[in-house]
Amino acid sequence: MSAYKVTVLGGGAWGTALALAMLRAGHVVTLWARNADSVEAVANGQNPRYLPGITFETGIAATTDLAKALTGADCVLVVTPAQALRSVLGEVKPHVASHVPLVLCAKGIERDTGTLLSAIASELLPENPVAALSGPSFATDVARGLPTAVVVAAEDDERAAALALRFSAANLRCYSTDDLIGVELGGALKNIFAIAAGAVTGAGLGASAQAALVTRGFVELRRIGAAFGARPETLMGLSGLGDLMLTCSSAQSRNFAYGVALGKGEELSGRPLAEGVATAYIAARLTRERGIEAPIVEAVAALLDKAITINEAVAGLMTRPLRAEAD
Ligand SMILES: NC(=O)C1=CN([C@@H]2O[C@H](COP(=O)(O)OP(=O)(O)OC[C@H]3O[C@@H](n4cnc5c(N)ncnc54)[C@H](O)[C@@H]3O)[C@@H](O)[C@H]2O)C=CC1
Ligand SMILES: O=C(CO)COP(=O)(O)O
Repeated sequence: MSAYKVTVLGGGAWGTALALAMLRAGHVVTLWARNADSVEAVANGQNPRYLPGITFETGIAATTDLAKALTGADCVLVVTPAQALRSVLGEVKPHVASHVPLVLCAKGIERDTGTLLSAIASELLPENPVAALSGPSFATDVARGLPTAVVVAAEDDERAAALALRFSAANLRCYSTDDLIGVELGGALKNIFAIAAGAVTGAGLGASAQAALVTRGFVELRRIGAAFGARPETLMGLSGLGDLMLTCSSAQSRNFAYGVALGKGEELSGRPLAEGVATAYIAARLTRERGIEAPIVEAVAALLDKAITINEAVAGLMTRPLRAEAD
């Protein structure tokens, strides 16, 4: 069998970690990054800007030349931030063959339009099969070769299963599903609740508040997911509950850390990427437009907008009309 060629787009933390995971799964891996320093560093077994302190094996062919990176690719993992997806795919389009699957690995929703990432890919490259990879997986853990499990989603379940088989390795267990929307929504929305959980910690509201917030956040995640056609079992799985648990409980999460700074009233500009900021804004708009009850999403969006204080957010959530838990 000829070698399977995987091209990874994005030289940040997750792009580098996934390139390593693909290398460890036995594939021929090319990583494209726009930054020449990152390319040189990755080729030498480091990415000090995005994965500081981690040294890894060499073997990834890294380049700043997008056309070269995409030549002969059997599969493309797109690992740039969600808000950059449209422009990155626009650049990719002339260089990628139409049968090549695009595996979307970012977690977000387009801020200006509310479009899911898979819909952006289908709009720009309608011939290419689209998949998503998501689940509880800090880049640093995966780069270090620590074990985790994720899910690969595609509308065609055989394609999802085939990709999951390709991507799995000793320390990366890939499940599969045909619920692409469910996987995308879980991954995007959990970041909003991670910001909320971080804010609760930052404001010193206690472990009980934290658990209550995350639980009610999960109710919201399922409510929003259901309205968009996600299957409940997907939201209960790795890309929903699994990733929610991870990012709402660890300071390693950039979204959680952003929330901590928010809760402490610290300066927020110049922090590492926190996808939940853009997602909170658009999710609040979408839920409002569709009449979906999402008070935590609303509160996070208002906090980020500086329209309310953390105390007002808490008071707003605590004084909502009482109701049955299952409603
Ligand atoms: N870091 C992590 O643990 C995980 C991250 N993700 C998701 O992966 C996505 C990427 O995150 P990270 O790699 O962690 O972010 P990062 O901030 O570490 O790296 C982002 C990379 O994308 C590049 N980039 C930004 N805009 C670009 C553009 N327009 N064109 C080309 N390259 C561009 C940057 O130069 C950088 O190399 C996010 O959606 C994130 O939610 C998913 C799972 C784990
Ligand atoms: O999605 C992640 C882990 O699964 C990474 O979360 P952060 O982007 O909050 O660091």
